Amino acid sequence: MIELIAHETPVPAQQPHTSGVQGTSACTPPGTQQRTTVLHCPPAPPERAEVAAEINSRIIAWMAGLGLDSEDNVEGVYKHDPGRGITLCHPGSQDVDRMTAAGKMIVAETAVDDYFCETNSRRDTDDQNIGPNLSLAQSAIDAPCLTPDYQAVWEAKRTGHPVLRAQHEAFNDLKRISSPAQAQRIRHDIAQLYLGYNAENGWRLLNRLPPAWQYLANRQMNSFRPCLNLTDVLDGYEIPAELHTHPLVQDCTARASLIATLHNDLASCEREIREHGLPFNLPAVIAAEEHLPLDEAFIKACEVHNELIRTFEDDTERATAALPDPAVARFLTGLWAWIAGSRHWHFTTARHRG
Ligand SMILES: CC(C)=CCC/C(C)=C(\C)COP(=O)(O)OP(=O)(O)O
Ligand SMILES: [Mg+2]
Repeated sequence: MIELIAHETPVPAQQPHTSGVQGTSACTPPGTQQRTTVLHCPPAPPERAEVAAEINSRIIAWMAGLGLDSEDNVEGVYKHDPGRGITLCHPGSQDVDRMTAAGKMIVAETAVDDYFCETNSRRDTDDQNIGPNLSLAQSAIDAPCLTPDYQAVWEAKRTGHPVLRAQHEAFNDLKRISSPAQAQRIRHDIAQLYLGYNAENGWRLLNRLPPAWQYLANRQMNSFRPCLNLTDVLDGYEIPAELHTHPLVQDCTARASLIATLHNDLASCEREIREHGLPFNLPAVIAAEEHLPLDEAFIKACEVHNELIRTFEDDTERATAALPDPAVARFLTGLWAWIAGSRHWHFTTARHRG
């Protein structure tokens, strides 16, 4: 039985701008006592600072070879700290090579989001190429089989863009440390991730947030599932494909992926409301749908997380009772570890503070 503890979590408040500027900013007025709420989650895992630093160092050296080592990008990696995230989410893995491969995947998937999807300095706001670019990004990990002439054109396109090269090389690293079945899982999860990116872009083009049910269904695809599904790869074993694809294990993987990704929604909420015109996170979606102030919506989003994690407890107990193979219990324990690491990583990473 996994121990869930009550983690006190600061609640962001939305305040009218001072100096008469219209609109609101997600900030708690200085000097006021910030409200807190509770996130039910397993305890924080141990820190492994030296291993995390080595993973980050290897990732940044790899980025230099791709031409992705601009000062802005390197600073972004240190703020995001994928090395620390991997060590926290895979507490049982001792293999720095395997953990670095997983860290490269996180950096590559985040680069696809940052360069092809997010509204930021890297992308023109009127860029309508998200769909075609995501299709290319998927082909970088799931190569087409064309005629020799067209294959050569595709190769040149793939090798000519640093983000496509990053995703291709990170996935090649992953294939080196995993079985074809484990690699195919991640191809599927990343294709779903890109569906999620595309849906978010569709709402952005309509300039409206979806209802909470639809946001959550999409966030389950636009999620850390490609990372949670690496728990056996990083621990050096393989849950047999027929057990991994069993509906009870698939349900556990889907719910755990959503829970872990809601940690991002909650931790990045205030920054996204400040930085993005239309913030895509669960508190903002609930605030819009239920016409609530941000703090009340944030508390409701935490209640959604807590309900999901209680259900996940039942999911994992049901799956281990029905599927007594020790590999199933080991894999589900890995999903719990990812949830524990994700909460701690997200609420202590510099990426979401300030
Ligand atoms: C690394 C990976 C597989 C991420 C998948 C899901 C995803 C794109 C995120 C969790 C990032 O969410 P978001 O778009 O809110 O970005 P921030 O990290 O909050 O800036
Ligand atoms: Mg976010």
